Amino acid sequence: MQTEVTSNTSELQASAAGLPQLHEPRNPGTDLDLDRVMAVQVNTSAVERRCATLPGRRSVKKDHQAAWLLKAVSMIDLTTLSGDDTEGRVRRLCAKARQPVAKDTLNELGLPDLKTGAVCVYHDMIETAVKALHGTGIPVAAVSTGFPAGLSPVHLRVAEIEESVKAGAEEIDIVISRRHVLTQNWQALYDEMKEFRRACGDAHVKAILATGELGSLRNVARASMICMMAGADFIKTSTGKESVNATLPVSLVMIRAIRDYHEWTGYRVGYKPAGGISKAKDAITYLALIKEELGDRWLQPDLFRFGASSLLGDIERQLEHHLTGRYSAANRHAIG
Ligand SMILES: O=C[C@H](O)COP(=O)(O)O
Repeated sequence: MQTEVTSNTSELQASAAGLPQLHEPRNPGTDLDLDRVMAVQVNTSAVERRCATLPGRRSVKKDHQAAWLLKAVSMIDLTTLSGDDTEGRVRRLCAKARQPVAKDTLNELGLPDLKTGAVCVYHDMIETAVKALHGTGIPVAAVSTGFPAGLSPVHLRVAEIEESVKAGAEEIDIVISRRHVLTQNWQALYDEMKEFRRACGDAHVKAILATGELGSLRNVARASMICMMAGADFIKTSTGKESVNATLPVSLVMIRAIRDYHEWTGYRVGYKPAGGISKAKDAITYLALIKEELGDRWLQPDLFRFGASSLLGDIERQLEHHLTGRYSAANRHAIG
């Protein structure tokens, strides 16, 4: 059965425009509670069943769909993470982050203003991005710690975070050492994450789990819990460079870990699915999952982001289609 996701369109439009600005108290982390970590179990077939029904069960149509898509835009970490990134490409990406949807489209949809959640780049591009976003309030997120493998010497990974913060990054996406999870060395994972959080200072830290390389959903759940105990502000699925990146089952497991952590400590940790999310309809499925599992409070840029390099282009096409009944060519919506 198809169920309409009921949401107040004008409320969603207001929040897509960045209003209200909500700021959560930062998760300070907890001591390492290994009993709690080891108690985490995942029923893989139940997770898969729940996720298989999700895309077909929810349908968001017409104005509601447009409002959800605008909201999704406000929560995109607009990303370029390529070996051939240039200052020019990053400046174009930043221009897109400031004006992600054409002005006339926005006007017709009744939104005065819209911007993306952040721009996400490699360390080398931070300065360029910071300059290009000056005065917009859009934060620069940097992938640090030897992204994407995270296998450079620990002191260099820590130094990279410190350099990224110094260069103006307000958000740092770190990658965890997958081997700590695969060898069940939870103490080492906790210590590493805690050190990364310390090095970030006031910059918010997103812990990339690289879930496609963690071997099992139970490992994903346990690693999520450890990173939150060590003070992660966000947990993020993937670098975008693994062979399997964000999926719905992994997302369900991670957001249930976030829910458990919130019930236990009272702190809300954010969620960022990343890698391979390029279709507007998939974005809506993710938002529906968040709404059902965590509630509306998480549907704000301070608690939810999409890590995506090409999702915005498809959302723009869908919004144009909503207004004109016609699909434009994908090349009209180039990002970088
Ligand atoms: O963190 C963001 C990801 O690297 C973006 O992945 P994507 O290029 O598949 O959208």
